[in-house]
Amino acid sequence: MVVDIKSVLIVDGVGAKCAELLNAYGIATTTKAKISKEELLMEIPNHDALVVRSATQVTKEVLDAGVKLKVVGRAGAGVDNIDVDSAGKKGVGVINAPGANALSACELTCTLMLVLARHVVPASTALKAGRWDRALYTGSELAGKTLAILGLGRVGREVATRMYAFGMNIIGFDPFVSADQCAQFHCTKMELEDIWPLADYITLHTPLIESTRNFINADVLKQCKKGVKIINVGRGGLIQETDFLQALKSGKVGGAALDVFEQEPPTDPVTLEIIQQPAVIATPHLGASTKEAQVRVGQEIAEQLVNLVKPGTFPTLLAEVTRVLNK
Ligand SMILES: O=C(O)[C@H](O)COP(=O)(O)O
Repeated sequence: MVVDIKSVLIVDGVGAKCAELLNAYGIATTTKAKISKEELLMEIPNHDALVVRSATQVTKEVLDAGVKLKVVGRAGAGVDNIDVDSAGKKGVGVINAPGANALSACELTCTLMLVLARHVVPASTALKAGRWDRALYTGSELAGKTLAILGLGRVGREVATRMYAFGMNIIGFDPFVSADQCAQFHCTKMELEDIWPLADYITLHTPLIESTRNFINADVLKQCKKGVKIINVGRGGLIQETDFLQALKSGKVGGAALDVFEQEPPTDPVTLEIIQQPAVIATPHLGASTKEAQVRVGQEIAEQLVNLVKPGTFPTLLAEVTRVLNK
């Protein structure tokens, strides 16, 4: 099937590689690093395709305004900012680049775990403020601790391999991954109820769908070890924030590193209070924000769009992505 794509709107700071590649194949592009909802509604009728990261909400209203729109490309993995159902009903295709930023998301997850274990952020902040306090920032080793990985897709597996090298016991859950597959990346598959009491660290890598919304809630937290540490580089909605704030205040959760939030940028008072907790490290959705990942996601989405216009132009796309990730 050939799709007629003459003009692509690229937003959210997608890397220049995307436009360069499309232009090289005769497809015109308009790039707007930041776009308001109003501007998007004005601009979208002029384009056959839209390329976004996670910031732009591709709602039914946007899809309805896109009278020529044929494809929405997500230069990244999660498509929860796109109304996929409405797109389907309108015959607008949704494509993404799920593997292209996995390594970067994995590396940020591992970084946050280490930084959390050794109180790097508060210790550095204190020293910059003139306080030399070694005893206050005594950390704990990761070796010998149990890491629970929830969601064993591309990112979760990469995290397992790396944290195993740090000497952690890796346990995990994913309904779509077998125990034998888990063993290949040093992970023992367990049922969720068996995971909660064992985990010293929990890291979240499931997509945000109805069944995973509020995955970490009061009932789950009750079953966890006191002082459990939680890392979320997945999606904000995976954590029930009111329950989580309570658990942070009571010490049930001993530390958290959060890169994603229910609403971004966060304005909800509960989210803002979570961010301000002393035991919390927070970053502004930086999982995929590396030079390398942004080149890859932009390129992969552009290649997929070119393939829709000229089928077979990039026949080795998946092989290429796999090669890059395994390098
Ligand atoms: O879903 C993703 O791919 C990541 O959360 C990255 O999102 P971003 O492209 O907005 O950085």
